[in-house]
Amino acid sequence: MPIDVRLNAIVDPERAGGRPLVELARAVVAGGATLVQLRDKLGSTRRMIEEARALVDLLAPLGVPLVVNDRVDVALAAGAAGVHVGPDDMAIEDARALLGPGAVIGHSIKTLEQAESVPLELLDYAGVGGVYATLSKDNPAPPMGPEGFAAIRAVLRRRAPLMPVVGIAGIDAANAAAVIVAGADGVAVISALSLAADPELAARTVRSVVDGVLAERTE
Ligand SMILES: Cc1ncc(COP(=O)(O)OP(=O)(O)O)c(N)n1
Ligand SMILES: Cc1nc(C(=O)O)sc1CCOP(=O)(O)O
Ligand SMILES: [Mg+2]
Repeated sequence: MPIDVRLNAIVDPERAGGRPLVELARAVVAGGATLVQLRDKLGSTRRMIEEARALVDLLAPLGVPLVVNDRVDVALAAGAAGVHVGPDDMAIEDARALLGPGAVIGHSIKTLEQAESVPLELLDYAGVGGVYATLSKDNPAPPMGPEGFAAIRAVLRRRAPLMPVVGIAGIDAANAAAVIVAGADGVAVISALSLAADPELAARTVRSVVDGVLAERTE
């Protein structure tokens, strides 16, 4: 069964407003997050494993998968469901060989060329972006907008009709609908959830926007 990507909450200590990641994850899952990603670009390996273990302890009983950004070793050490790797990270083939067939592997796709060439048969989902401007990533690519997202989505749908695809970058309750209309199966979000005054309410609001558009989808 395809992984549920309707609301992919990414928790990142640099974009958590000082909140403990476990508390943040608890809140966004209560609000409807279906997949959580741990993204920690600055922490030591040991800190990242501790964060991942604490998140697995929270999320596994709730049936919500945790994927670890970039770090296959951390995912393995912590017993996470899998990883999210981008074009500069470990190759998808290597990650699959290390993690095995049951792991969740997500990959970032930023261009039409990548959409045509990535080994989609080894993936569980793709994150396509940046859709809008973001403050959560260093040196982000220029925003592609919903139109650019739709063009990449079409290639992915032709090559892997059942593989779920999320949009990422600058997505919030006000613009999430346009991303789903453009063909996304869900959205990946950092700041609109983690930096919200009430992350649970923010997650519930984004999730209800996503669900509302998906309910209208006919194919
Ligand atoms: C769901 C999702 N999509 C895309 C990304 C970006 O991954 P990457 O390009 O490797 O950039 P970093 O997150 O590692 O800075 C993602 N993390 N999640
Ligand atoms: C991790 C990441 N990857 C991106 C990409 O464009 O590939 S944008 C991004 C950060 C998204 O955070 P926010 O929801 O706060 O904009
Ligand atoms: Mg990466």
